[in-house]
Amino acid sequence: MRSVPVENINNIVILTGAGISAESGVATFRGPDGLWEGHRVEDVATPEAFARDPDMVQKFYDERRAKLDAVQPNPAHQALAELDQKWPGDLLLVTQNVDDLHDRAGSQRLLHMHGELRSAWCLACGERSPFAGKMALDPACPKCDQFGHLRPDIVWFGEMPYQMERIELALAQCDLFVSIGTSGAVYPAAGFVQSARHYGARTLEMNLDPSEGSLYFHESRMGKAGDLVPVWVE
Ligand SMILES: CC(C)NC(=O)[C@H](Cc1c[nH]c2ccccc12)NC(=O)[C@H](CCCC/N=C(/NCCC(=O)O)S[C@H]1O[C@H](COP(=O)(O)OP(=O)(O)OC[C@H]2O[C@@H](n3cnc4c(N)ncnc43)[C@H](O)[C@@H]2O)[C@@H](O)[C@H]1O)NC(=O)OCc1ccccc1
Repeated sequence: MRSVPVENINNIVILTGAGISAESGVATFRGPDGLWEGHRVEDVATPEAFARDPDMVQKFYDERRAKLDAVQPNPAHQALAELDQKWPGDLLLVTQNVDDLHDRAGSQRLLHMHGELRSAWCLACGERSPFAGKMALDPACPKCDQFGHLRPDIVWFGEMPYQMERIELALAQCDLFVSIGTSGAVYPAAGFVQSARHYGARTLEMNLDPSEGSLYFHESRMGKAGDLVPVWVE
């Protein structure tokens, strides 16, 4: 399948993972002292874990939410926000990250496929609301005022990621698929490069280390996102 020469790239899909926020001081998942270091994934990021020990899970996400106040977007986030402002064609930035650094950098055409730390989901009224503070304190739902029904607005393992239809449509129409700072270990995100290639897109990876999907990329640039992404956007 011939991939698209650089000059006529109109529609871009960009996928980011924990690696793009590493230089801002946000822990990655699988790196040394990664998030999963202290916790078994299934103990904190599954609906079963939440049913079993909601307080432990709430505290895990309250901790990560509180840490957001101490971190800032880095040059990689800022470069993607600039690209979003100036790119005339279609562009969709799909992030697996639940931090708000892309949002704070100014990215607009942005989709959090695994949810957001700064959002609460009320299981009583079904509404989602912006949320700051500690959910372990059982606060009332900002929409229905009922207590004790809030859960983190996060996609846990075994749960369907958000806006998959919109993502699949963008992958089918993109000319260029770019992956930044992800290990390619978690599906369905890890399968996006193959979908994009299937539809004839050119594929580029920028990562500190080779990822599980590196062989599927036309081009892989190894290094820090904070160095590689601003150069790529220029
Ligand atoms: C472990 C894995 C094998 N398991 C899965 O993939 C499962 C099961 C599964 C589904 N399909 C499969 C097919 C095969 C095998 C398994 C499955 N997937 C699911 O359960 C998904 C839901 C998965 C989402 C779970 N929630 C997350 N996050 C929110 C929670 C939270 O944050 O607490 S996943 C979470 O882990 C993943 C972590 O990966 P990365 O972000 O890549 O981070 P990591 O630390 O691994 O790597 C960092 C990378 O950055 C690089 N790096 C580091 N520093 C830098 C730097 N400075 N610059 C550049 N790069 C850098 C490093 O080299 C490294 O490569 C992210 O997705 C992140 O969001 N749901 C689902 O399948 O539902 C049904 C379904 C789906 C579709 C259609 C119908 C039904």
